[in-house]
Amino acid sequence: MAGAPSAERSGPAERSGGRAFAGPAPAGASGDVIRTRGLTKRFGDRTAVDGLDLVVPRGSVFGFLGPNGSGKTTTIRMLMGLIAPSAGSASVLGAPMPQSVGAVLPRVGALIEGPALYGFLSGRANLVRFDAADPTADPRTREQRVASALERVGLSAAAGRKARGYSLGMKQRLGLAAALLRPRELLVLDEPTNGLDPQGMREIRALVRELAADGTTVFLSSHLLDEIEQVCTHAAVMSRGRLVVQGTVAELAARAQGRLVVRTADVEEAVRVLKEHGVTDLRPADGSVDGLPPEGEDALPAVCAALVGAGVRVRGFAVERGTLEDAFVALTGEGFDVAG
Ligand SMILES: Nc1ncnc2c1ncn2[C@@H]1O[C@H](COP(=O)(O)OP(=O)(O)OP(=O)(O)O)[C@@H](O)[C@H]1O
Repeated sequence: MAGAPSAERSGPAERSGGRAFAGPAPAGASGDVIRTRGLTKRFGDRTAVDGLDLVVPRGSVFGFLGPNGSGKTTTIRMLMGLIAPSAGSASVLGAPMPQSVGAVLPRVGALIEGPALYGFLSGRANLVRFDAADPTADPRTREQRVASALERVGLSAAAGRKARGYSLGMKQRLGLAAALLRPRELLVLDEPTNGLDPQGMREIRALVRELAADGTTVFLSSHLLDEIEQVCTHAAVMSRGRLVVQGTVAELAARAQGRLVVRTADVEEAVRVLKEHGVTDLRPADGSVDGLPPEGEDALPAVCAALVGAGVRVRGFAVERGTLEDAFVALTGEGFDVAG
């Protein structure tokens, strides 16, 4: 559902345990759009969200990243005032939630669990329905609002077609259009590209970038690391209900140690020399080998010289930038379970 997010959540899989990695959120400027302190949600004896300190700066595209079941949706539901926390506090647009739901939600566009659309109605008629459900929306300017929301998400040409004939990507865009019927300071999107084909994903990501360029803060959850790297300025990483780390995407990726990649036809000999010179986690492949380089400024030239000295025909020698995935693995000691 767009605009007013749905409260229902189905079929959760059991997860438990967890480790703390993140310190308390830094004292932030008043411009933070979302801020939580020790936010916790327990379902019976299961802790879905555990002491979350989250800070989402105004103007950011904030990626809320974590494997399935790590607590992202539960957090979003608390932020939107759909469920009350068991402990801790949350503020959205400067007001406490859930106490300020009535004042805050009109300023927030939300797309949670996919939009609730009537398939037998056209895209345009669906938006008219959403708009009419908003008691503050002036009926005299409805047509204009709907047209500009359709335009915004690139659905003007398809607006007259029945929604059931829309691709998933088009349905998501229509949901976003519904969330954009009025100006929003914050957009909250729960897994907005889930289930979409690559084209649909590209469409939604492009739209998110455009909205952000216009000054809307976008908070989006995802279990896809590359999605976060592609569209987000900031990210927080969740694992088993706890915040592992948060910061700018560049900072997070910088925490990951880059890998040394040696391109050569003499892989076997290269592995031997690299091992001797402190390169660890070696992964030989066809025509190359990579591994974690030893620390220290002088280490790399020495490794290179040793390879050449041993007669290894070095075609390439480079340290590749660490990715968010490397950072996640380094921080949690776990693989990033994309499939959930
Ligand atoms: N209503 C509920 N009752 C009981 N347990 C729940 C409920 N909602 C969520 N959980 C549990 O809380 C934990 C976190 O679930 P949540 O849906 O927030 O994770 P998620 O990161 O959003 O995962 P997904 O990507 O699968 O939606 C899971 O262990 C889940 O089983």
